[in-house]
Amino acid sequence: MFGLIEAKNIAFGVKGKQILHPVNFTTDREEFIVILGPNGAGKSTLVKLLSNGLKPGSGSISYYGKELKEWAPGDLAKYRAYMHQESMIASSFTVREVLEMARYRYPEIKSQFNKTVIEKIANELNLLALLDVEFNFLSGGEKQRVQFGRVLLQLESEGEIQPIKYLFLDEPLNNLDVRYQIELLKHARKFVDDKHGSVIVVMHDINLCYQYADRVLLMQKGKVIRDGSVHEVMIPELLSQTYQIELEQIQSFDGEVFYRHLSYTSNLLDNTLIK
Ligand SMILES: Nc1ncnc2c1ncn2[C@@H]1O[C@H](COP(=O)(O)OP(=O)(O)OP(=O)(O)O)[C@@H](O)[C@H]1O
Repeated sequence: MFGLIEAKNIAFGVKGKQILHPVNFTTDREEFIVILGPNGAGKSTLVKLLSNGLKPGSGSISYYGKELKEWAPGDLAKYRAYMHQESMIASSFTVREVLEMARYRYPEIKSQFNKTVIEKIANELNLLALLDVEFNFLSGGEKQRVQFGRVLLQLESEGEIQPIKYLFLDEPLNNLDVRYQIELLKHARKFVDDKHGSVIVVMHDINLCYQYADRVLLMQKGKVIRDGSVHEVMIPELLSQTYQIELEQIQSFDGEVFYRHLSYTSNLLDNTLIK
């Protein structure tokens, strides 16, 4: 069976600097995938390449067996949405207009279905009171919630049978307070559990990653150094080496697992675990 997203040997460089070394990536089911790794590891670059925000220097990417370059942008927009780190909108649109723009690819833009889904998502993300406010006047966290609503809305469509869709989120927890961090992750988890599709998210919080991920891609220096379940990837020694900080995994009496920092280390750990 072919992967629903299949990336073969994708690599990216700028002016002779290799930013992403060749990566193979396949996903063929609904899964919550976290891309984890230190600053500058290449996480955003990988997400941009996989979501068609950036063209690979070499290698190829296909969705549902069809190469990305063969997709019409309007069609692709219905199957994958990308929430990037920067939250700027050039003109003075209201929140409602920003959300309506997410429905641009659906010809029935002013239809009852569009109105219903906008109200539903705005309600679920606690945005109803902000609908008539200008987007650029919102706080950082409010903007993040609107942007999350925008990508969810981009993928909403009518019909009983839906293909697996892809939600790419680059550091969506930035600026969110703890309540909204959890709410966003629960929403994203529900997107996967309700079989709408897969979430591929860049995030830095290793404890939240452990709680929510089905699969983790651990990156370092432009390479994916481990790809597997949380149990296969989130090994304290491997994380400690990757981040150059000593981390230990604690299991509470009721079985809850979390990571904590022991003490700062730079060259204390050997590198034998990194494959
Ligand atoms: N267009 C570009 N030109 C030059 N260097 C770039 C470009 N894009 C990315 N880089 C560099 O490539 C490296 C990887 O960047 P990337 O944004 O993918 O990292 P990241 O893992 O997402 O980092 P962070 O956790 O800090 O957001 C960084 O050193 C960055 O400066």
